[in-house]
Amino acid sequence: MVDKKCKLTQGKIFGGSSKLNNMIHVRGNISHYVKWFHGKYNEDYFKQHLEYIEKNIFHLNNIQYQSELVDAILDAANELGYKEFGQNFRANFQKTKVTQKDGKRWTTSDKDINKYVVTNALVENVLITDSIGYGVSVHISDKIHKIFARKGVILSAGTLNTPKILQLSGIGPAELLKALKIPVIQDLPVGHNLQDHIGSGLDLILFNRTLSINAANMLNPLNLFYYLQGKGAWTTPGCEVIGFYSTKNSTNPDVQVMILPVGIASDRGSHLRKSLSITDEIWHKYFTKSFDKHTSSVFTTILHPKSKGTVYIKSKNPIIPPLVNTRYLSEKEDVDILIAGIKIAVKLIKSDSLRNIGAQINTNPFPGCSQYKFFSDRYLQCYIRHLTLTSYHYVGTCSMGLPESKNSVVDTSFKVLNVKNLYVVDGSVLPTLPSGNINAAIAMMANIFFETNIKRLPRNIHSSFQCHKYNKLHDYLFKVCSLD
Ligand SMILES: Cc1cc2nc3c(=O)[nH]c(=O)nc-3n(C[C@H](O)[C@H](O)[C@H](O)COP(=O)(O)OP(=O)(O)OC[C@H]3O[C@@H](n4cnc5c(N)ncnc54)[C@H](O)[C@@H]3O)c2cc1C
Repeated sequence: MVDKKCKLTQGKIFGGSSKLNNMIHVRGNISHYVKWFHGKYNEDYFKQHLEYIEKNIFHLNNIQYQSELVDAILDAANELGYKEFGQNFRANFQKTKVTQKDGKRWTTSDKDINKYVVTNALVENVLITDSIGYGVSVHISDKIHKIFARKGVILSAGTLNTPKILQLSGIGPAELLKALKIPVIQDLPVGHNLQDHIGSGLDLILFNRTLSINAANMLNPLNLFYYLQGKGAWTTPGCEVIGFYSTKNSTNPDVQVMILPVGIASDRGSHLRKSLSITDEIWHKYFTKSFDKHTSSVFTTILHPKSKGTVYIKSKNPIIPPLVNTRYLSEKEDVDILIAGIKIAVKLIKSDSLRNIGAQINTNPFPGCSQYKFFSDRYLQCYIRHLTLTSYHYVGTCSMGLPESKNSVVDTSFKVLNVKNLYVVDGSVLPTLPSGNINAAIAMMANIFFETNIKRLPRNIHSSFQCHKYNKLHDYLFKVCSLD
């Protein structure tokens, strides 16, 4: 990666990261959710919430447009003994289910509800007195405003930014806050326990011909016509099949693969290379070697990594982003699982079903690893340490847990420990990663929070909401305060 840094993308938009994600919907292993709440709710409770969001908040659909890779991969999985799944989470493969309505992205913020939204606003910190949260300080158009809460403050700035806001408010590791001369309100492990689904295996499949989903096809303006009808290549989520398997012959998968029909080399470096921050050296010595082929990826991710990172503010200035130290692959066990995971992915690529559609394994040696026997453990370890990327599934920095645990930031009601009227509801409260793409789990958590904390509030709570007065031009340009 350029400067040895991963780009940790987030949606800076109303609707957050689900407005730019790949729309892949996975329920994951429900038993993990029971553990997050320490048995407060049973599996049926979570299934009901998942069913509710699937029917009423997301619009779940099968992918509308697929390449030849889909059936071949499903057949290959069958060859290897994996079946398609039913309701229960176990090792298996299936076509990707997506959060789309009529072939177009559909997410939580698209639901028609009354919204009071201030955009172009940066929340700087929570207003707290006597350990009671009573509002937020917000930067809007070069002015700082205080917005007061009638009942409580709910932070939902995501796994990388909620810890930043809490730390700027005096809630975080005392040592960090003292070093920055921020008065400590609560000494809590805010910003610890960062976890992410990371993976490898980009451009591992090569074809001598192009597939029906390819970079050139994406540029065809005729796609607009199909897209308006909810069809065609523009409806693709970028991932056509997902699969789960165990590298340890267990019934609990520890690896997820995402089958991406368009490889990184396919757009000749115009977009994907930059968005993944691939260095010039790796680009020229590895990816450009496949320019005469069509490339696809079996992106192999580890479901429950042991490596944990941190998110710490570097300064008292709220405009400065926090320092994220992901510590990816710092635990050897994670590397071992990825090695075993990629070996199974290679078996898929070498299956008869894939061979029949002309797939071959990419045998270009990875720069810096060519001294090792190709696809030996040493080679794969080297490859993984050079080419492992985020799948943007960050969680854990304000972990939910029991108040007595030293790892908890919020309790099982989403309330920040020892602070009244302050709640966190976003990916940061997930104490561990779900077994699969995480958006469904986060939406489910938000729905549980709504059921348990918001629904009971009196209906007229918003009636006295006041927009700050801004000049008309600014209102028009920035939609500072929009009321339905
Ligand atoms: C590129 C990408 C692809 C992904 N693909 C998938 C997928 O296919 N399937 C899946 O299940 N998951 C996917 N994910 C993950 C999933 O979409 C996110 O984990 C999830 O949307 C995070 O929700 P959140 O509420 O925790 O945070 P976010 O959705 O990131 O929301 C945080 C919001 O807070 C705002 N904010 C942050 N700081 C401040 C501040 N100081 N003041 C005011 N506002 C602030 C942000 O602008 C944003 O709107 C993907 C993520 C990315 C980035």
